[in-house]
Amino acid sequence: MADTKMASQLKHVESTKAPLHALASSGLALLHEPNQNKGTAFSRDERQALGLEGLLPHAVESLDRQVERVLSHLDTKMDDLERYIYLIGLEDRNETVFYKTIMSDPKRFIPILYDPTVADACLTFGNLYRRARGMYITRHMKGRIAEVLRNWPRKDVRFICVSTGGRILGLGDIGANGMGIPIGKLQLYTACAAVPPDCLLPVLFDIGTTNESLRADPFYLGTREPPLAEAELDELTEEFITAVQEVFPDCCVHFEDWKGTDAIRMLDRYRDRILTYNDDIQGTASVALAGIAAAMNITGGKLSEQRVLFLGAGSAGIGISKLIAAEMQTKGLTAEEARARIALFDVNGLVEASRTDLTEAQKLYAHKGPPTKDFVKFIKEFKPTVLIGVSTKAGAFNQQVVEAMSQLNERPVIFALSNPTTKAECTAEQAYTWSKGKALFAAGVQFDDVEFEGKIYRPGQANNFYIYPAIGLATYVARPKRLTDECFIVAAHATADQVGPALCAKGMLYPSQDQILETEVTTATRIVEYMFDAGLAQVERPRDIRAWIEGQLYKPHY
Ligand SMILES: NC(=O)C1=CN([C@@H]2O[C@H](COP(=O)(O)OP(=O)(O)OC[C@H]3O[C@@H](n4cnc5c(N)ncnc54)[C@H](O)[C@@H]3O)[C@@H](O)[C@H]2O)C=CC1
Ligand SMILES: CC(=O)C(=O)O
Ligand SMILES: [Mg+2]
Repeated sequence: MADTKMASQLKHVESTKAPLHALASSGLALLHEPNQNKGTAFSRDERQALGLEGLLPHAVESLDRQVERVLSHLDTKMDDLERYIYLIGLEDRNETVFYKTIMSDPKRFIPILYDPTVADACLTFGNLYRRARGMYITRHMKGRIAEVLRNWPRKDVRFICVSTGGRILGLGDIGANGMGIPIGKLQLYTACAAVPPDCLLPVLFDIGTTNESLRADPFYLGTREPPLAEAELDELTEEFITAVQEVFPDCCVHFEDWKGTDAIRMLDRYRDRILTYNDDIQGTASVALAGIAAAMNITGGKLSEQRVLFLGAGSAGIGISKLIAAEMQTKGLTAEEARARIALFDVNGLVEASRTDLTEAQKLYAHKGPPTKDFVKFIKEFKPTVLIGVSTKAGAFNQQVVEAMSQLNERPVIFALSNPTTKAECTAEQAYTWSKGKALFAAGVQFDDVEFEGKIYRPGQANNFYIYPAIGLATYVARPKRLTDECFIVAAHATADQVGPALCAKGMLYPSQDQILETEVTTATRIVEYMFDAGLAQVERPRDIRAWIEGQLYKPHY
């Protein structure tokens, strides 16, 4: 009886709603279309022509005035997570104002939309969820993934950033909460490299999660199942990749934050078959190589003479090792000589030949020496010149580690790449203090400048956002068949070459973030030149590549 009453009430509510087709053609619908909405910037003529009269306050404002209002709203927020929530809401309302705001001050907004604030946004994704963005693919769509992808309203999708949520930053497996990462990564394609936003599609490949507390969380929005077994995951991924090829034939698949072993396996499987890359493997490798190359410009050392020690031997550690070894080979070392200059530790100690738990990718870098878990002792034996943390182990570069590096090297290169801030292997302050100012330091996040004994030290941010937006822009314009490791080596050198003498003199290893668009367009230009030279590009080579790229950049204006 109660059910019947409720049904008749619902029917009444429905019957008072405007029919959907009427809404779709009304001016009000336009105000809810973020990529068409101008809000208070609609002119009087537009308001009349589009049925907007009376739906907006009287004032007609400029885009700049709208941005000023956003900035004043942001000033009232308590913290960066509140600012993140506000900005995502703004993107839902008016994409132009959103990008105009972000691109007006990238140095300020990158840490809010992306690392480290995006980590907090992911951890609370189910709680702060407001509105759908991107697509969710689950095992329940098996056999129908192409049909599901056709629900996306835009046809010319050029980039999908896809994550399983299996390893989000250094936070581990957070399943569907990881959606903040594909969203944030793609926002930076536009914010840092002016790739048009309407060709970008964030995808959460919801395969389940090992995270039992999330599965028990009433606000969790993903499938509440353990992750698919490897064979089933591979099968579902194969269907997804095939469906993407069918529905969005010009699309590049950007893999991001999958569990490390899945990441390496998928890249090996698809890199020669489709247009794809893995940012954690290749983008991270490129940004690390860029930082080392910039450090060599400061020390006068040669990359081929470095010895590189990693803490962490997962997708990032293996990816960086591979690119450094490839670069050393271009300087005359054999593959074996190059790999001998690299050593990795993981959660079980030194990656060495007698271990039975190594993956094929790790075996290539297995050290010849005896097993050990003593990191500091190994530093003294191996004598690394470069130390890279990709372990998710906060504080692992303790005072003993930094001091050991500083005793061995006049300018030890120390990169604490694990994200977010709470996972960094050491802080900038620790690196400079314990090394007595000798360290050439960078981290995955931007640490503040450090004053030590009256001198200011400026830490770098070794984060793949210096690379992947430029790779995206190059791919957007040149439509390459494939993305090769060489593209990422070119990107690394292009980035390092933009750290001029003035920045080197301050010990800086990366270009300034104030000019990130200029930086990434310069990097993209070098990548595109390489794509044409290597026969990867599939469009006609223009006479002036830089001008041609600039002509295709997204500009946030009405
Ligand atoms: N700055 C940047 O641009 C990037 C940073 N990263 C960061 O690197 C970290 C690792 O990422 P992936 O390699 O993709 O993850 P992964 O899960 O593939 O590998 C993690 C590695 O760390 C090792 N490890 C875990 N605990 C350890 C401990 N206590 N001591 C020593 N080793 C330990 C594991 O054995 C494994 O080899 C994450 O925090 C991620 O945020 C990753 C990509 C880009
Ligand atoms: C930056 C990034 O891609 C990561 O930490 O996974
Ligand atoms: Mg990542």
